[in-house]
Amino acid sequence: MRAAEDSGALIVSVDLPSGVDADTGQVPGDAVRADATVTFGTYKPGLLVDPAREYAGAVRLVDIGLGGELGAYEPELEALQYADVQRLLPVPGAESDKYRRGVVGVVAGSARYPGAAVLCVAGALRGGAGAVRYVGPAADAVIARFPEALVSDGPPAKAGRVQAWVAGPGLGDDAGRLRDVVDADVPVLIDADGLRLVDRDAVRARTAPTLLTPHAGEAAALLGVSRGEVEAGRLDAVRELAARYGATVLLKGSTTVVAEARGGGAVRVNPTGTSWLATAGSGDVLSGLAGSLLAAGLGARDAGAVGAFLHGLAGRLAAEGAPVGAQDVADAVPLAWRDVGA
Ligand SMILES: NC(=O)C1=CN([C@@H]2O[C@H](COP(=O)(O)OP(=O)(O)OC[C@H]3O[C@@H](n4cnc5c(N)ncnc54)[C@H](OP(=O)(O)O)[C@@H]3O)[C@@H](O)[C@H]2O)[C@@H](O)CC1
Ligand SMILES: Nc1ncnc2c1ncn2[C@@H]1O[C@H](COP(=O)(O)OP(=O)(O)O)[C@@H](O)[C@H]1O
Repeated sequence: MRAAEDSGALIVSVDLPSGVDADTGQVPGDAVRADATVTFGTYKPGLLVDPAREYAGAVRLVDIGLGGELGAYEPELEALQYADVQRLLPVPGAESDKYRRGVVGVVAGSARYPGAAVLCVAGALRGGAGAVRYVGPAADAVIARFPEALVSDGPPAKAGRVQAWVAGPGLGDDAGRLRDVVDADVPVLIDADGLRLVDRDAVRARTAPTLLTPHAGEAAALLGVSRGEVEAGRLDAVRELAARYGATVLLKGSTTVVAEARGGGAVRVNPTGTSWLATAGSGDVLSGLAGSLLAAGLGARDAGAVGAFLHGLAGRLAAEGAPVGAQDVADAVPLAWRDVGA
């Protein structure tokens, strides 16, 4: 392996780079860093999930006629394509009104982090819900940027009806508001500080869908392992969290993966991300966006996967190879939506 790398020659891997784990995306020891990989029949998890994905370089799939055979197996991993996402986008019908489109509630922000509330609402306004209710102490900041948001600063239960809640970005230690949301009988997305505050048994006891959206550091804290362990084994980590919390889990990062509640079924891997998304607040935009898709009627796994797909695409369209901020990503979500819907 070292001789090949030291030679400076172009390296093309056949099927998978030597040393990466085909089934998990893990890289247990030395592995070849290829410039390109030609793979056969179907993509393997090791070609789609970091850290292994990075070793494959540009990947080309060659059809070797396995179509019929592959259909007999349940995949362990799925990557939504444009046509899949297009089918799932919630488009208002001729007879829709703002309530029929779904209302999303956002419980986010604090005196310390008012910006997280603004960014979460920015995402929520672009996710297909007909209205966004913001509840919390950053109402002035939210309304200054988005007069279309419906704001209040009392308990979430008194804010008016919603079809889904998003709770956590920049929330600080406001456990009371979080508890109200977890107790509500509608789909709930929990992110950031909400993940630190939430009670696992309360999540497990919920009957409406729950979507947890940790980054690797938050997932590590929930699992009681190191951040490095989560990043080295994303598929194991996301399945384990989904099983422990009885919730759908979207694990963010260089590869974003979504596991179904209780860890069953195929894990969705997002194909659209870009490392330009590694900027403060872009996760807050994602949680608003995915929560809005929940309110518009998507199931938790679809809301997570479609949200990540649009968010990744928005990041690419906003960045075009240059640094961008989280607001730019939110502003580009309609471009991503049009790109998928076209
Ligand atoms: N605009 C807004 O209002 C925004 C508000 N936001 C809100 O902020 C809150 C906290 O969320 P978060 O994800 O940033 O923190 P968290 O999971 O605790 O991880 C902290 C880890 O990072 C590390 N670390 C820190 N600095 C570092 C450095 N320079 N270089 C390297 N490492 C560094 C630090 O390491 P340590 O200092 O402990 O060694 C620790 O491990 C949350 O409410 C979120 O919603 C964000 O969404 C952003 C936009
Ligand atoms: N290297 C990367 N490649 C692709 N996407 C990334 C990368 N790093 C971060 N992201 C994405 O950027 C967002 C960051 O969210 P998060 O970690 O919650 O930050 P914040 O709390 O500042 O909003 C997530 O959607 C994550 O998937």
